[in-house]
Amino acid sequence: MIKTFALPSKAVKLHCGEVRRPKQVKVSKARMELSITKPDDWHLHLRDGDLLQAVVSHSAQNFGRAIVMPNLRPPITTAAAAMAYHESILKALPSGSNFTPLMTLYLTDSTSPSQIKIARESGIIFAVKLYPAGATTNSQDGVTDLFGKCAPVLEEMIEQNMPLLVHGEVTDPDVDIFDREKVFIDTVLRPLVQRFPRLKVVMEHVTTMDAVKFVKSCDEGHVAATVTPQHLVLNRNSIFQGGLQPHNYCLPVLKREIHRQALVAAVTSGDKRFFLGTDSAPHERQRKECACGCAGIYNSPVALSIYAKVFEKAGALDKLEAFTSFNGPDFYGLPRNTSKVKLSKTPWQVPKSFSYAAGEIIPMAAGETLEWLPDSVTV
Ligand SMILES: NC(=O)N[C@@H](CC(=O)O)C(=O)O
Ligand SMILES: [Zn+2]
Ligand SMILES: [Zn+2]
Repeated sequence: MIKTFALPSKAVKLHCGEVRRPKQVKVSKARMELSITKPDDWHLHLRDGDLLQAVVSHSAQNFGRAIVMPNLRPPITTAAAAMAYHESILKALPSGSNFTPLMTLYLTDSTSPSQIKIARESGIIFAVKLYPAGATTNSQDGVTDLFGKCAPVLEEMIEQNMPLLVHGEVTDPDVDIFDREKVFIDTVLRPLVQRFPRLKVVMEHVTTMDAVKFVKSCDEGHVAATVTPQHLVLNRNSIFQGGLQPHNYCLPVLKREIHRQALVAAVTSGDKRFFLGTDSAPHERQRKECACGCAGIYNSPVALSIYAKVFEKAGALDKLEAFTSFNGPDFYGLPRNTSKVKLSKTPWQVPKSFSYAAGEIIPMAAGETLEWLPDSVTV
């Protein structure tokens, strides 16, 4: 299991889970500090087995709650499976943690409306996830007929006030990979909100100015979006800079700089429809660094530092807390967290990798120096 970060007082060899202040960086005594309501992560992959054990403490350190994605193998398609998965997550948590996993159901063409009722009654399931079949990691059992076979389920979701979380990309191989989000908005999402205006929809991990425009054109209480750290600080050059960079490959794929700028403008504007969702998606190193690498960036250990950097750079640190801690629970109709976290402007070095029982995980910004160290990371 990965240990809590600890900054050693003396320079020591960097081990898994430790964070070291680089020697050359001087920290001023009067360092800047931010105190914000504890954030939640509204889009997270915790996986299962050894990988779950390896990553869950990073989310538990930094976040109060997380919407846990159901794209396991096999996927979490029933309330019973979600309850069992919920149990394994609780078991994997460090002792004393009060991190709360909010479970989701994986929508298929054969999901029945009664599953939605059972899910709501379970008290632990908070959303249903739409993966268009073949769009992303473990989406092969996803939806092929949203407007036909899934319509009764969508009606029941409206009844139960259960949001639909959407991986918003078309899967047509003839559509350019950089256009798949835009085409999805035009051919699926806009028709969806027209036909089901009372359905709550979260467009997950938005990556384009088209998505920003679409979300802003919708009704505030019904359509919202999560935004990842990587889509706020990287553009598509980062996939190819100095050679192929598998650890910058995620879906939806990073886009042009103008799209990144549109996302930064959206989140730092204070618009309530945008909130924190890391899409932290760990894969074992060998599954990223190979001939057919998996999509997904592991960012839980660095997400808060990166979000804070983005808001600071935009001169909008006053809007950070709403994005990280208010807009999400408000949209889901859940109470905001009551505890606080502090972020201090202390340089810290991201570990180059995390070892675990089945291999290694390379985090986003591996080996880089970041600022805005959360107080869950002991200095
Ligand atoms: N984002 C990713 O690139 N990968 C995610 C799936 C997803 O969120 O689409 C994963 O589960 O690995
Ligand atoms: Zn996705
Ligand atoms: Zn995801």
